[in-house]
Amino acid sequence: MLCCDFQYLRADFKLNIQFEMQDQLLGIVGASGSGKSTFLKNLVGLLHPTQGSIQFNQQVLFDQQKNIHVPMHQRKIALIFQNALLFPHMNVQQNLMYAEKQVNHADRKFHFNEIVDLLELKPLIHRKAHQLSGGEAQRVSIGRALLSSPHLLLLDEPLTGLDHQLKQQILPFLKRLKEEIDLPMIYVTHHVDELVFLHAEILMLEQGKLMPATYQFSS
Ligand SMILES: Nc1ncnc2c1ncn2[C@@H]1O[C@H](COP(=O)(O)OP(=O)(O)OP(=O)(O)O)[C@@H](O)[C@H]1O
Repeated sequence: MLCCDFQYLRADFKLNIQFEMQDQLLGIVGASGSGKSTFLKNLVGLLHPTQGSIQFNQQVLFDQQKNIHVPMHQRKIALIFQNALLFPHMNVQQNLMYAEKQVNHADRKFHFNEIVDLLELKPLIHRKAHQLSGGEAQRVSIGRALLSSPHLLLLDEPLTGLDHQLKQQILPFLKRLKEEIDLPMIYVTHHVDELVFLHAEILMLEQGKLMPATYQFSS
C-alpha cells in the first residue's frame, strides 16, 4: 500500500522515515516538535524529501534519484488539519459540494448523501462555517475531505483545540470511518488514548525518527 523510505532535512531538524503501511489505520504518536506534521506534509506533497522515495499503491509519488515528484493535486491524498478550514462564505452543503465537483463522476469514491448520513451532517447543511461549533466544523471538514475521493486520508491532530466533551463526540465518527469505509488512514496525535480507542496500529515518532511503539497499550 504505502511504502516510505526518505529523509527530510531542515536547518536543525532531520526526519528519517522508513516503513511500509500494512493496516487500514496507522496511528503515529509523538511529542510536540517530533516531526508529525512535517511527515504528513511530505506524504501529501506540500514538502519534498531531501532524499529517498515514497510509493503508494504501486505508484511512485516521489523519487529523488529518478527526479519523480507527483504534484499534490495528482496524489489522491487528503490532509485534514488541526483546525477545520472551511470556505466562510459558503454553507455546509456548498462546502461539501465544492469538493465533490472537483472530482470526475467516474472517479468518485464517495457521494454527497452517503457522507452526510455517515457524519450526521443533515441538521447543519444550511449553516455557514461561523455558525458551527469547533466539533461540527471538523466533522464538515472530514466530510469535505472524503468527498474529494482520496485514496489515502491523513489526519493531523484532528481533535486538537476541542474540549474533552467534543472529542468524545467526534471520536465515534472517526471510528465509524475506519469501520464503514474502505479508505486507508494515517492519524497523528500527541494522545495515544485516541489511537487506542480507534484500534489503530501504532508507531512512534521521536525526534524525527519513526519507530515501533516500544510499550504496550491497553484498550
Ligand atoms: N516552517 C518551518 N520552518 C522551520 N522549522 C520548522 C517549520 N515547521 C516546523 N519546523 C520545525 O521542524 C520540527 C518538526 O516540526 P513539526 O511541526 O513537524 O512537529 P510536530 O510533531 O507536528 O509538532 P506539533 O505536535 O507541535 O504540531 C520542529 O523542530 C519545528 O520547530
